[in-house]
Amino acid sequence: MPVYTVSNVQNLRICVVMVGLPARGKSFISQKIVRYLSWLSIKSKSFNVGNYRRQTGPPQPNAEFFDAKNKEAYKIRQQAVTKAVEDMMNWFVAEQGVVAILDATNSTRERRDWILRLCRENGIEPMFLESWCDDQELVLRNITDVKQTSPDYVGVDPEVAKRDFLERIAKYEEVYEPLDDNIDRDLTFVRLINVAQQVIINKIETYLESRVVFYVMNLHIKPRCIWLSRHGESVYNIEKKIGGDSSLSPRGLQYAKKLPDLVRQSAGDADLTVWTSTLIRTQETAQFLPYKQLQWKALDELDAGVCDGMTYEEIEEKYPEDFKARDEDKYEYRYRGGESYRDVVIRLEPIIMELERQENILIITHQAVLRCIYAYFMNVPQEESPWMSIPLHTLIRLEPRAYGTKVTRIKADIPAVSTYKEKGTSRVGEALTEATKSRHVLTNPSND
Ligand SMILES: Nc1ncnc2c1ncn2[C@@H]1O[C@H](COP(=O)(O)OP(=O)(O)OP(=O)(O)O)[C@@H](O)[C@H]1O
Repeated sequence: MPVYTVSNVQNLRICVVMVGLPARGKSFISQKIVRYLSWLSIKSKSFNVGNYRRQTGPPQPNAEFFDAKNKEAYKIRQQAVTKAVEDMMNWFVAEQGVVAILDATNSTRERRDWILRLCRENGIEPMFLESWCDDQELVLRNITDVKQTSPDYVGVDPEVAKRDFLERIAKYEEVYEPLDDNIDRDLTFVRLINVAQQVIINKIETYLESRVVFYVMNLHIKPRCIWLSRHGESVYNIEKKIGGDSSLSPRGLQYAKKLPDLVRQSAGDADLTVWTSTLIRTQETAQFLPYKQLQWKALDELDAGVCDGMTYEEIEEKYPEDFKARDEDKYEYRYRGGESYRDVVIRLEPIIMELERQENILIITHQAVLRCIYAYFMNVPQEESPWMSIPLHTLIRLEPRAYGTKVTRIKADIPAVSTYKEKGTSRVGEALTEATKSRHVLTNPSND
């Protein structure tokens, strides 16, 4: 049985139908929604019609291909969307999907009516999400950012690609019918105008739809970075105890003193805001940073309940069944009187929402919390995220990009104990076996 963190009592299935001219951020928004909902354990998937079209159509079509009067090409494009919709409908059934995103221009009312009909026939709630943008500079930036390097233009001179893409947009403009407050008043829709300068919402009826709306309203596309760090080594870390509210060890304090330099090296003169938990070790780590600081209860470490203050060896001895159960399903296991990783994700949701709204933030928090935040940005699956190794005395820089996040790790070069516990043992330490190495080391294809 799938478990939902957001109420899905009515067994809702939603199809978010993207609407918008090319280079309006539809794929960007689709991928972000999928990442956000998946992080919340809501089964979601995006179906990009462009990818389907590339499978059957010409590999590098020019703008003429997107002319609505081009009958031959129209047939290929229609086949692509039909196949995407067919796969989407099958996915709802086979995978018990909850939110599918049909990522295409869906630029005419005729096309949207067709999707609407199919959704209704299949008991799926359609929700239209239009990204409308008349900021030509932004559109040009988007083209440079992602379109010139799209598979449609491999090996094509960037200037030629840009001109062709502008022509492609013009072809779509000839037939484009934006959502209309009056004509479409019976539909469930959201219109994002010039990113989220203005947001129009219409007939949002379910809780899940309203969550999606709230999320997309908070997105921005200004360049920014997020820095993550665990607190410096603490007294409890040295004693191999979990939880508690201990102070930093002498080496942890050394890290705190070095942190302002590390941050400056990475952030330059950018004005950051530092977020810490309410626990002593994160505040001591942040004490020398010359930036505004905010404490969040939500950033406190995973609550180990009755095991708080114990070593893993003690837990294994005193609560052997719990110890085993946690190893078997670390994401779902909830400490007696404490929390599971799933619980932490739920309480971190406002943090993620605020992170989406903000620009440059440095978060100093704890191992489990950091794993959950990292998992959101890096799309790490739930079965892997609790096993990621996030060493002490390391600053992580995340740079959100159009379709992913770039990670850079900056080591402070100050020794610290390892608090990593491998599956099946109560010992802590980074003695990784080959079998588990790839699973839990913080990795990412775009790592520096
Ligand atoms: N709401 C928005 N309005 C305009 N641009 C946006 C918006 N959201 C994201 N972007 C920008 O759009 C770019 C990504 O474009 P994307 O590929 O998602 O466009 P698209 O609408 O899916 O285009 P296409 O129809 O060609 O597939 C990124 O550079 C991103 O910063």
